[in-house]
Amino acid sequence: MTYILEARELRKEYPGKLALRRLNLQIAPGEVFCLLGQNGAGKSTTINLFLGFIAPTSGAAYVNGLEVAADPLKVKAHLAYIPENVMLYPHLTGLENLALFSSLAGFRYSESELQAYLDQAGLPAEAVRRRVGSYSKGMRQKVGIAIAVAKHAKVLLLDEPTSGLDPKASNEFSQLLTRLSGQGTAVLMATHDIFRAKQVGTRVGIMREGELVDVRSTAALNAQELEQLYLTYMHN
Ligand SMILES: Nc1ncnc2c1ncn2[C@@H]1O[C@H](COP(=O)(O)OP(=O)(O)OP(=O)(O)O)[C@@H](O)[C@H]1O
Repeated sequence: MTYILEARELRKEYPGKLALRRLNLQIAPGEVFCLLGQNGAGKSTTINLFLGFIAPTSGAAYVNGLEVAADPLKVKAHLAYIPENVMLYPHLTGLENLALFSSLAGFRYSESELQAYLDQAGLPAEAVRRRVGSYSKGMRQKVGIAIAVAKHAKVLLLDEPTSGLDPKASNEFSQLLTRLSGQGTAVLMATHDIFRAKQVGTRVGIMREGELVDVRSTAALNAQELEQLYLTYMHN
């Protein structure tokens, strides 16, 4: 089995704070792995280690077999990152942002191709040529997805991507993820939304105090059982 994401004995310490104790994790292409856990459990730390935003204290993170800390540029080409607030250039339109980020990743597209990516990501046609500064949060998320698809990212790293989205936007976002995972994209997503985790996740991992304390297949649990499991860990 080839894994697209792998953590081996991954550990991150800050002065006086152990953020991630010892993570071992393998994620295959097409999997949607959701990380659940209270504030400070280590979810963002995990994602940031895969992104190479922070260096591990020990152990290693691998993307497509490449060690993140050793090969950061090659690794970046495989990844797309969507945080809670997607960072775009506010003075450029959605189309211009997509053109810019695609070209930085080495892809040049015609205007109609760019438009098609935005359309597939669900951005309303009226917004395509509007400056991003006037977009809603959900619209920025959609541009983020379009950028991920246009740069042919093998992996999406998502940090609370649906937090603050209305239920419709959140549902559309989930559908996009399901479609992308169906095409083989792997997703690692930190979320507080147990319902969405059950809906889009293939597996969920529960983190507590820097440790992955349980991993379950979502097929084996309904949303209520997942919530119960989560609460059990949080209260013990
Ligand atoms: N730069 C830093 N310096 C010191 N401690 C840090 C730093 N970054 C994170 N931490 C600590 O590491 C722990 C894990 O943080 P992390 O951001 O990974 O949690 P999280 O599970 O993503 O939480 P949330 O749900 O609030 O986003 C926390 O105790 C946090 O305070």
